[in-house]
Amino acid sequence: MLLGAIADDFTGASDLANTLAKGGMSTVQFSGFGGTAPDCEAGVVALKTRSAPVGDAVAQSLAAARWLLDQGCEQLVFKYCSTFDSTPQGNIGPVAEALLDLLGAEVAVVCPAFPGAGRRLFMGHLFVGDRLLSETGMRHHPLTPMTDPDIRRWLALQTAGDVGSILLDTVRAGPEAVRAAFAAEAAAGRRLVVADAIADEDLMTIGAAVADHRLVTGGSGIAQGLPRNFRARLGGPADAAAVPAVTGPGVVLCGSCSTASQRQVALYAASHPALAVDPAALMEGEISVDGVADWIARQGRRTPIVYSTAAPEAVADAQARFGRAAVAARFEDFFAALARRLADTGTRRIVVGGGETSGAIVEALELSSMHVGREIDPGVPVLVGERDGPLGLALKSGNFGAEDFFEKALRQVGAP
Ligand SMILES: Nc1ncnc2c1ncn2[C@@H]1O[C@H](COP(=O)(O)OP(=O)(O)OP(=O)(O)O)[C@@H](O)[C@H]1O
Ligand SMILES: O=C(O)[C@@H](O)C(=O)CO
Repeated sequence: MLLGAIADDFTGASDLANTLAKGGMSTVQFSGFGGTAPDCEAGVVALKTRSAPVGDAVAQSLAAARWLLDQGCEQLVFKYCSTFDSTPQGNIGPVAEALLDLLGAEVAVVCPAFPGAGRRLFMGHLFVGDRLLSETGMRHHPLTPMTDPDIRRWLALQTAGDVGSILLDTVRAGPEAVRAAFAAEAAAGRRLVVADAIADEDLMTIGAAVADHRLVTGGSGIAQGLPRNFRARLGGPADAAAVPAVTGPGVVLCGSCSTASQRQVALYAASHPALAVDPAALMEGEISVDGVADWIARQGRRTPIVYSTAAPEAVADAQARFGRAAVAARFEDFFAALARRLADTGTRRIVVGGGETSGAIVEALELSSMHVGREIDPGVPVLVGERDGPLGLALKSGNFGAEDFFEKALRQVGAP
């Protein structure tokens, strides 16, 4: 394994794995680590640390980093969200500083930009589409409200050291200029350096400039320029289609309430059997995994969807009534147990909406590693794990995917 990555959530991990696989690296996604990894050129460890207490996030990230180094990795990537989801306490700054210390590294880039998904960094400020980050729905995120679009200022709240900056003019001057700028920031004692990028070509320039850095941090975009640094040692173009073939019944499980998921659920439900899980019914024990599994079995080959996706007012209502953490945990447990039951009774294709929901499901399925296949929509690849034969998954980050994502994902994950 040449390149090792630590992602702070599960859909983020598959977003990054997708970028590395597209760049020609044979890539495996791990949920958990230990022992010797299967043969691959890039390994991505999925953690669930985005909103964990700072100390836990640091400890888990360091443990994952040590394991990746033991597998022979020469460079580590710390992947966080392209909307820089974090609080004034962390977890991006503390994890990045702890990884720098572990690696004995002088400097690392900080770049959440992902132009393909509309996330651009200009003058240290993060935009989503044509809006500053703090003027989007991210301002009201339930766990990590992003109220300041200046990533340098926001990160400085989280770090012990000062934060550096490389602006677009320097990036456009090419890799040599960027290398010199990193060296100048490091010499001034600024170890975390926020770099502007508004287009894929900027990410390629930064990727070339950080070829000899031990640590790289960012959204999945920052990984676009990394595979080519290893080109001479790669085994040839990885054939993403070479993941094991998957055949069998499918299901869509959506626990994401994002705007994109709402549209995707509505479109899919218009032409497939659909079951909305009501929070009150779930909390009061009127809905059971057995009951829903029976309902799914009765749909035959019509590939149903089960979802908790609801409008913001309905989510707020359920949270006020039962408590935010309690509802979230109950839904995650429900989807996890349902996925496990379905996989045990023949389902082979599972398409999931939502990062937390995906984490709960993959853990319940005990898939310690998954091969990364072709991209379904930007940032979402086909994944194939092993559980009594090949089991195909797609883990969709809340805001990712075209409106017809679920239908398309089921088709690409495998055959009925
Ligand atoms: N109807 C609902 N009411 C309250 N909470 C819900 C409801 N449906 C789902 N949830 C909870 O909301 C959370 C949704 O998070 P999840 O990460 O799965 O989706 P997301 O935030 O849209 O995706 P991402 O993290 O990839 O952006 C989960 O913890 C889920 O259990
Ligand atoms: O970077 C992103 O936007 C995604 O990979 C993600 O992390 C969403 O949870």
